[in-house]
Amino acid sequence: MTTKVFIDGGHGTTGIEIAERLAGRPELTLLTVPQERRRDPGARAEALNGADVVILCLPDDAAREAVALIDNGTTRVIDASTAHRVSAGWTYGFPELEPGHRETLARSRFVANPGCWPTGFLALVRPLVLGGLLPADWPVTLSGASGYSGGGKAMIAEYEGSGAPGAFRPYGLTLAHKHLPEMQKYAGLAHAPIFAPAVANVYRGMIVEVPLHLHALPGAPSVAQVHEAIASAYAGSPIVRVAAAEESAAMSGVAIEHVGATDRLELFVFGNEASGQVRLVAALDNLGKGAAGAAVQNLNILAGLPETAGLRV
Ligand SMILES: NC(=O)C1=CN([C@@H]2O[C@H](COP(=O)(O)OP(=O)(O)OC[C@H]3O[C@@H](n4cnc5c(N)ncnc54)[C@H](OP(=O)(O)O)[C@@H]3O)[C@@H](O)[C@H]2O)C=CC1
Ligand SMILES: CC(=O)N[C@@H](CCC(=O)OP(=O)(O)O)C(=O)O
Repeated sequence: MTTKVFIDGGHGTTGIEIAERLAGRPELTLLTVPQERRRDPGARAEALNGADVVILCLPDDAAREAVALIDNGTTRVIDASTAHRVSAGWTYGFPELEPGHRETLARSRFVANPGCWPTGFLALVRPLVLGGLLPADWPVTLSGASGYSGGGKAMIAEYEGSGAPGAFRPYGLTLAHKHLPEMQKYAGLAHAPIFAPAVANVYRGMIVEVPLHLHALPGAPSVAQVHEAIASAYAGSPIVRVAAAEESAAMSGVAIEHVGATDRLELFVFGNEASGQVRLVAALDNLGKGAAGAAVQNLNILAGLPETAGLRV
């Protein structure tokens, strides 16, 4: 028996990427609605209720509406939007979050796929909080750059239309970005981090950076201790790779294109033991592990299939 999957919002940027990863997989049956009826609640309700697993690739309000259209007690939901990421009754879809989380996910009916920025941030910071190296009440800052596909069809049109709004453009200037609640909650921090994102004039790719003054932390952990905490959290992962200390030491930079159009997440600890400072860096594809790759990974986990099936790793 195959698992029936419906992608609501399947004609959008993330939905198309997910469909590409599901194509040609005999263990799955993809339910579709005709393109001209993609916003028709009747057609959507039929597909939503006919599927074993639905993946919502919609704006937040439409994602809430899709959940309300499900009137059976069995269809499982993976929501790629921001609508349910800190909601009661939903499991955060980052299997690597902490030991045991993957097993919780596998039993869940409602899964909230993480935002692209939180994916890089949490991968770097969560192991340090769990390991006691970073106190929960520490004031944390992150910055980074995203490809413009991160803003969906509207931002793609803006950048590929009559003139891109800039080669490198900091945004989120009210310090109230929609990803802050999930970053704070799942990192286990007492305060929201300061988040300084930017959009770069490239289609896809993402760099997330967390600088830390290790000398000011309780116990003044070394760069090597920080590296060990992060590396051990993802040992053996087919998706998350932590560069060895020697590899990072030999690098002169990390490009936003570092992982290309893949579902990998690569982490780096660049540090200076003498100054007691580190720059933690995550490189990913906003459309890969930042969206579609994570959704397909979660689908595999929910359906009891090999976790990397269909992924670009
Ligand atoms: N792009 C990215 O890197 C990431 C995106 N996400 C999230 O994934 C979700 C989808 O984003 P993205 O693919 O970028 O967005 P797009 O704007 O590219 O696509 C959104 C899709 O939703 C459809 N849609 C909008 N309103 C409705 C509605 N009322 N009923 C049915 N369909 C509707 C659109 O239809 P139409 O074709 O008619 O416009 C479109 O196909 C968003 O919540 C986004 O925040 C999450 C992580 C990363
Ligand atoms: C470049 C850009 O604008 N990126 C989007 C995030 C993309 C993403 O992760 O989407 P959701 O959290 O909405 O699912 C932003 O910062 O709002």
